[in-house]
Amino acid sequence: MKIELLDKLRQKNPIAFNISNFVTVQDVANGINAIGASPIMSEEENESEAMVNISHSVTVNLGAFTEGQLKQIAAVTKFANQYHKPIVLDPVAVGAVKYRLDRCNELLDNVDVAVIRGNAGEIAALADVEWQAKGIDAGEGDADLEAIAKALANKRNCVVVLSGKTDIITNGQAVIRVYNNTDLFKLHVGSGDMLSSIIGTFVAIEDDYFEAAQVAATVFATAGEIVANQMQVPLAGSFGPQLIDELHLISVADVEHTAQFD
Ligand SMILES: Nc1ncnc2c1ncn2[C@@H]1O[C@H](COP(=O)(O)OP(=O)(O)OP(=O)(O)O)[C@@H](O)[C@H]1O
Ligand SMILES: Cc1ncsc1CCO
Ligand SMILES: [Mg+2]
Repeated sequence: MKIELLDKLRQKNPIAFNISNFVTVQDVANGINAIGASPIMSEEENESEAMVNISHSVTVNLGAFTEGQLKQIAAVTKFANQYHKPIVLDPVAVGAVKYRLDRCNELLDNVDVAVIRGNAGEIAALADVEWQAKGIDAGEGDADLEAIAKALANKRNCVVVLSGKTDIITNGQAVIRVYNNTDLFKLHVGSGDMLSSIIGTFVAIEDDYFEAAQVAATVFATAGEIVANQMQVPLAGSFGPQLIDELHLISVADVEHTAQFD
């Protein structure tokens, strides 16, 4: 794995355009900034082309969209394909709300995305596999997670990151697993949104999106583990800010020393 992409990211400081959600937008912006990219957010359809033009990648988070934003998302993603800017898609709660699943599938029918990052419930829904999602959370199911992730990657011709205790990353053929050694991520709403946006920063500087997604997931998992190891008592409220601090501090050597993947 090319962990040294972390240094390249900081050198290039790419502009990462995010259509975010109102719940976690600040953590997402600060996470992007901390790791070494430059976040920009917009909800205005009229500036879609200009925003895509100045950006190096586009991350679309479907966490809390309105009908008006669907038009903006359609415009932004069309321009992103036209100007060859990679798109990362976060299909929040598509496993729990059919309206979301339908809108998300319409989007995927119309644009090419580089990476889809979701939890098991979201990836299962997009792959048409039976699963009991629970709101924004993964929920329960007994389908084979690697098989679901591969099926979606092949269906949509993209890289899929299925996050969970073990992150499963696939281009439809090869699979890489990243092991998370802290469950504090689950106590922080928006960990998943942050991960998707961090993937957005790496696809901005690396054309091999499979490699970019692996490095992003590995750096993120390691940052969380370092924070968990430093906390005397595991606390949900302070995990988020410390995670942002660690995304700022973390080095290639830290990741190489701590990360677990195969
Ligand atoms: N059971 C778990 N143990 C350890 N880490 C986990 C676990 N589940 C998820 N994670 C990690 O938490 C982060 C968020 O992944 P998750 O699958 O919870 O996304 P999500 O459901 O979209 O989250 P959110 O809704 O909070 O944005 C990822 O970095 C993932 O690796
Ligand atoms: C809680 C919540 N509701 C819609 S989006 C969001 C943040 C996690 O994506
Ligand atoms: Mg999510």
